[in-house]
Amino acid sequence: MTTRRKEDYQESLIKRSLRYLNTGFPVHFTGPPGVGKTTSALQLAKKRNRPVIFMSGHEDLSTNDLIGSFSGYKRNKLDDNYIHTVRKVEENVEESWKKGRLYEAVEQGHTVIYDEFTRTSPAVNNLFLPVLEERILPLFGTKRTASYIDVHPKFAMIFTSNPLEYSGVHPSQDALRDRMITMRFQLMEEERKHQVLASETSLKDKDISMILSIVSRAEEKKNEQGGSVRLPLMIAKVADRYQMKVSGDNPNFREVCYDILWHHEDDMSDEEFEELFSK
Ligand SMILES: Nc1ncnc2c1ncn2[C@@H]1O[C@H](COP(=O)(O)OP(=O)(O)OP(=O)(O)O)[C@@H](O)[C@H]1O
Repeated sequence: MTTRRKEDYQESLIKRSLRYLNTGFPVHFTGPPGVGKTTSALQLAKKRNRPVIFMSGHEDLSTNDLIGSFSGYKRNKLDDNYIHTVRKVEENVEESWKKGRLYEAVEQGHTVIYDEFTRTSPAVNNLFLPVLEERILPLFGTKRTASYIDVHPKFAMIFTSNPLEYSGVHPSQDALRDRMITMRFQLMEEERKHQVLASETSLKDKDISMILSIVSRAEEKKNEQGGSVRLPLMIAKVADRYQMKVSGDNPNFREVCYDILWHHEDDMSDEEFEELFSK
């Protein structure tokens, strides 16, 4: 495949996803870490020209965080002494309610990115079932008079997740998955990584190729699955920012590679690290 066609692939994925969102279906980007799911979700959300809310899934996320919660009392006191012989004091105490992030988004038709949603417990994520299917947000357990609010017609959701084999992930409920259109992201190929590094830095093509080759050799030595653009992008950004010569002869550049690629004793021996720079 040529570089141009791969660029189209990314654009096409966003274009297709935008169609689904605009028709009222949530989309779900899933795939290994560092392949551009969150970045694509943000690009997609911006295309809708609606306010964007970003939420991250985590173990402690609760329905209160999403719907809202009772946050204490609000006291209003009116002391009317307009006619000095007459004094009227009126006092009102009411419960104050803080809207959750999902409540506001649903009410005002925002675009929600729910990043790494499978890190949240399935019991909490069940709240999204009626939001996505019946287009209502139930307000259970909130002491509100209404039992639900309607979902704004412009409300849209983009989910992202890492598949099950990555740690800290709950198996996502089938019922929820059934309501989303899932787009699978593959490991990033070298050509695609090259494009990302070229778009994010002003490094020359040959320098980018060298960085990519160093990182892929390191991944091989560490028996790691390649395909994430994170590490090469870090190296490229530092080299670009400090105008470093991208070469094994440059001690500054080698240090950057060492800091970014060598994590612990078992990663690589000193000799193996040297081999990363061999021609
Ligand atoms: N198309 C792109 N253009 C510019 N930068 C990108 C692009 N895709 C990814 N990146 C950069 O690569 C890094 C990883 O991307 P991102 O966080 O989107 O991956 P991810 O698949 O969501 O990873 P994770 O599952 O670990 O959250 C980020 O620093 C991001 O800015």
